[in-house]
Amino acid sequence: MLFRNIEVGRQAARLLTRTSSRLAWQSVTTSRALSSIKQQVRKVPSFSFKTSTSTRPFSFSSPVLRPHVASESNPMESRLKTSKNVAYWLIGTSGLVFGIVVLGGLTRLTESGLSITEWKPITGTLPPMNQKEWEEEFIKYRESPEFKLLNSHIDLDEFKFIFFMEWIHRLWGRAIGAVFILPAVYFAVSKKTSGHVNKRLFGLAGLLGLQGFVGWWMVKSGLDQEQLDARKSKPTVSQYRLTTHLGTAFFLYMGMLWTGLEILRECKWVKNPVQALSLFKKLDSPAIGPMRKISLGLLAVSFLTAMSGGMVAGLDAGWIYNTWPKMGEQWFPSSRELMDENFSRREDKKDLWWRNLLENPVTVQLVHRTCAYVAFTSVLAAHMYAIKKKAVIPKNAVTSLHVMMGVVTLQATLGILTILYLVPVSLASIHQAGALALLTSSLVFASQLRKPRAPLRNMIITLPHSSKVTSGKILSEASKLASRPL
Ligand code: HEM
Repeated sequence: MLFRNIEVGRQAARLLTRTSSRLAWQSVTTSRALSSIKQQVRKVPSFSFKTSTSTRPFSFSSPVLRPHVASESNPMESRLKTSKNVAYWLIGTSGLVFGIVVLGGLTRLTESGLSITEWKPITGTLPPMNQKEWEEEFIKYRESPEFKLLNSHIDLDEFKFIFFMEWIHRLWGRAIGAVFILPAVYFAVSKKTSGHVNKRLFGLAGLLGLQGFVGWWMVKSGLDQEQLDARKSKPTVSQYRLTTHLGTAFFLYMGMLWTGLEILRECKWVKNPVQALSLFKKLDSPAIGPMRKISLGLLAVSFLTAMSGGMVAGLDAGWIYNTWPKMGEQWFPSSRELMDENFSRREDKKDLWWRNLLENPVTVQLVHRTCAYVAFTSVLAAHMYAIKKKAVIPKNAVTSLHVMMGVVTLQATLGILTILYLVPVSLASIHQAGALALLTSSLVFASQLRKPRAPLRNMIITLPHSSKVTSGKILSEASKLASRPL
């Protein structure tokens, strides 16, 4: 490395000497420039060669003094680095997933989700186009348990509203499929993505396909009379399937956002390796270890709280106990109510606990309240801890935690208002969006504390980025000298 630095200096010195002699300004300028070079060369950090990339021999034909173009300058870098456009596209697509989750909530809250009784991935793209087709669609709906038991009063115009809600939801899902798959193929084929990102895109594509299936699997649970009888339920979808659908959507959202943020971070590091190395030093410090674990814990708690909220929504458990902080007259419902034997399906009652925890609306609401209190307290504690440890945590991560504190407070307040006002569509829908906002802030916070991937770190350390910055400065100094009037 020392040799490399000396060579960089020598090469730059030669260049400067040539420039300055051409300008007939040798004595003063050269000594000034050379002292600047000496300073610059001293500034180049001396790294040890740890990886296979380090064996790349350094030569004068190396791109050290050339402007930095990833693909041209270094094949290793182009293999590891992904284009920034991929990050923007992934973050934009995660925004579409955010939108469809909110729309899905609205579809459920307006009780529109069971209006389309078939799943036709291709032909279902178009809605009924004329009166005859609308009549046919309405006949199919009239056969469904939801119409027979709950909606027998609705006419064709009312049917059109619930149909459109569900149709837009499904169309949006198809649009996300197209907006994701087509560019993913383009980016992968045109080598704008690293192998690491390609694997992620492949996984996300699988998750997207799975999301479609889970959506239909969920809808089917509300259309099939046998399943409704087995659950002793009115015509609504199973809370398990609704929560699975919500969970896979959240995973998809988090996967896209996480990958997009990771690419942006890595692009920033490649562009400014000196800054990256000082950040790596901070991230490597053992003092930040506990905060990193806490950030993952907060992500898990936010996700679990959201899933328990999905169970509340699936069972319409927000309608029971519309008081806060107490549940009715008491702080907790009675144990008889919480562990109701009617929910057990086995003679030996061995399923009493888990059935009540997942199927009894009273218990499910208490579970969600408890998860929310745990989430709020954990964020508060982490926030206080971060303020104490401010010096060792990157500045942007501290800002994210401030944001997270604000979001969790807002989200808990929205949940309480949803309960107090008997689950109005507007509040319940904003509460659902708030869950995604909380997840976003915890994900951003956790991603900011992640250590860099080993291959990327090694590339940044071992390839001539640092000297590139130095030599870039030398070059700019040389060109400044050259442009000075005699
Ligand atoms: C940190 C906190 C919280 C998170 C992350 C969260 C998350 C969620 C989520 C994801 C849903 C499902 C929405 C849907 O699928 O439509 C939900 C529903 C619900 N949450 Fe929360 N929640 C939180 C706090 C609270 C609190 C403190 C309460 C009340 C004390 C509450 C009451 C409700 C109710 C009543 C529903 C059902 C609304 C519906 O039927 O659409 N939540 N929550």
